Amino acid sequence: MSVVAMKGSAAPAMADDVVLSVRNIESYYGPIMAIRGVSLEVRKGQIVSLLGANGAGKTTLMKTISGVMDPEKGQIIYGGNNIAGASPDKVVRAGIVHVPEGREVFPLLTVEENLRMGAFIRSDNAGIKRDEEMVFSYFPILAERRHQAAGTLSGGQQQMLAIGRGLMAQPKVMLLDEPSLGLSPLLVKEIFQIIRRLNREQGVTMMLVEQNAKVALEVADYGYVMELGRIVMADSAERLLQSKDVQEFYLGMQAEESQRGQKRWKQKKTWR
Ligand SMILES: Nc1ncnc2c1ncn2[C@@H]1O[C@H](COP(=O)(O)OP(=O)(O)OP(=O)(O)O)[C@@H](O)[C@H]1O
Repeated sequence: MSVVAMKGSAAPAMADDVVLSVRNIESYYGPIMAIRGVSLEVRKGQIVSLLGANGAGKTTLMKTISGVMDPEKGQIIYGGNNIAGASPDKVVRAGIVHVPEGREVFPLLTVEENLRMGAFIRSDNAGIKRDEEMVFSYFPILAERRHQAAGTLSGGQQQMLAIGRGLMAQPKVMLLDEPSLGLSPLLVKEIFQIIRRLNREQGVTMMLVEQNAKVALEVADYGYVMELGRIVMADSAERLLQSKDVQEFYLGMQAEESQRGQKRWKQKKTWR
């Protein structure tokens, strides 16, 4: 693994099981401050979900971690180094892979060629072949379509391919941006079951951005809620699922007692 010591001071000490530590990050689009001093931690072997409404800054935070965007301030501590501002390929070589929102598979390349692109940092052909079969074992439909152009796959299959392509880089940490976007409920369930299995069986630590809070928290160990570029809640996934604020905002419901003393649910509009 290449060393990715970046700008800023030496990495401060952190707990042994913290694999990724984001500290006081600020990111901008020109004059627009999209990330306003975000700090969070991802522990080894965990699935961490990042929730928040449209425009909260989730994708921007992921892009900042993966090196697609440079933060203006703050540190991203990974593997004992501050990788804030590192180039995306250095971040991948260090073991963090970003599966972007919208999948972004190479439409004219075949499934197999897309997977090979994911292994661009590797030269161990036998290992690449083995990992390709590993990906096919998790996503058998991709094995059936290995010679098909990725652009002809369904949305769900493209999502599987994007995850599979990410796995080909042998990541220690995977950043998954909205894996459920545009998929049917059944497919969402299937994808999340596979995400869980990859986490458990392949030991990949996962950080995932999701609009679908229920699914995301059910699969996660820990969760953060973002609003307007800041973290506004952080807790175990179990406690977040039970949190009234999360239920009201994300499930769009508000509990109230009916006249007969039974709990009913009604629509509520805003977070606050
Ligand atoms: N390319 C861009 N140029 C300028 N502003 C942007 C750009 N991309 C995002 N923003 C702004 O940055 C803020 C954070 O956007 P971001 O996409 O990170 O939010 P998000 O939580 O991922 O939302 P979504 O779920 O809609 O993807 C928003 O105010 C958004 O309008």
